[in-house]
Amino acid sequence: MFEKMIELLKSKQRSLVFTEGTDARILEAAHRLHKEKILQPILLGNPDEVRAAGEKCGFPVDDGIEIIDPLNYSDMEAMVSMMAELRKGKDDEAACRAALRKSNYFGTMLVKMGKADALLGGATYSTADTVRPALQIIKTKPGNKIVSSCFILHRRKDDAEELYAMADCAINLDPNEDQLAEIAVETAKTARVFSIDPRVALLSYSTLGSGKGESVEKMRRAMDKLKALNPDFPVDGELQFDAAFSPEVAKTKASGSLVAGKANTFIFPNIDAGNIGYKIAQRLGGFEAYGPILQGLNAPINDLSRGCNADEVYKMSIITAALI
Ligand SMILES: CC(C)(COP(=O)(O)OP(=O)(O)OC[C@H]1O[C@@H](n2cnc3c(N)ncnc32)[C@H](O)[C@@H]1OP(=O)(O)O)[C@@H](O)C(=O)NCCC(=O)NCCS
Ligand SMILES: CC(=O)OP(=O)(O)O
Repeated sequence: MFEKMIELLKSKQRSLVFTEGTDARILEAAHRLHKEKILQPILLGNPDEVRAAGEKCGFPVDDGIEIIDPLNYSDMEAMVSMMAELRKGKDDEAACRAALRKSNYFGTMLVKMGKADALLGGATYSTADTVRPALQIIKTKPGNKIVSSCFILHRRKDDAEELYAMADCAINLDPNEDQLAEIAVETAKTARVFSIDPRVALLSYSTLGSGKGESVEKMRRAMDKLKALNPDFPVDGELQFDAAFSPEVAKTKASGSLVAGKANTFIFPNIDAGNIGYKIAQRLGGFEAYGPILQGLNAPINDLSRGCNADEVYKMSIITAALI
């Protein structure tokens, strides 16, 4: 799954900023990425502390890996002015200067200034604190109204590979029907990057009218919005997860649906369902979970779960730097 991305990255030698330069999982992933010549890691933090953390966890910071200290950065004045200009009317210069002492804002500005190609954070920062600087500074891509996120779930069973996309499990708390339609379109695009031919289910506790309630209505309205957009992928909803996923259940609950029983791209009604849903697949289902992969953001910046391991950091680094 990662071979093509790795091949591309080896030829590009892109730089990737890690906001948590003293975290053992980050240090292990950075060590591996650098040793395998996949990309150029930039670790943020006090250089002595970053090096000491590297020694302590057994992944010493190699020569050639750049360490940048936000509290001792030669180009800080230019960075402050640029951020103050971008945040005009919202945050003054003093607020920007204070924000840039923190590696989440500092790293985001390194990407904005073109001094780094991409950023990965969230090993210790919460999703909100990782993503907010990007929402404020980087903004949405032209044509997108919101930034959303997607998880790719991957499991090997015997010789077969199972791959699914799930959204939005991390950013938008209670998306409305227009936002759900945008999330579905963006998630179908992300799914294709991972060789998933998207068959999209708009999930609910109801299947095609079997239950009643405001969130059921919302998913039905999202379905209407999506149909009006004439998407280039099959979509159906509202569907319960069993009807969306199981061919047997689909026969009873949604016979005739082009998606029921074979969905591989799942759109949740809200972040509670999405975040809980992907973590159940990960922890009970034995899936590897890559994400949250941000969609609709105007630069390659991604988040990690604080529960991630070093291998997930390594793979999310590859995804982040490859999807430029
Ligand atoms: C993403 C999130 C942090 C934004 O919340 P927030 O910072 O309180 O949001 P605000 O309304 O103050 O907006 C801050 C900025 O982000 C922008 N923004 C907020 N949500 C956005 C979205 N989905 N897409 C694009 N921009 C967005 C706002 O327009 C605003 O920009 P501005 O400062 O230039 O005006 C919030 O939605 C959140 O906490 N999501 C859940 C994160 C989480 O806990 N996930 C579970 C674990 S993965
Ligand atoms: C994506 C996610 O759930 O992040 P965290 O586990 O850090 O809250």
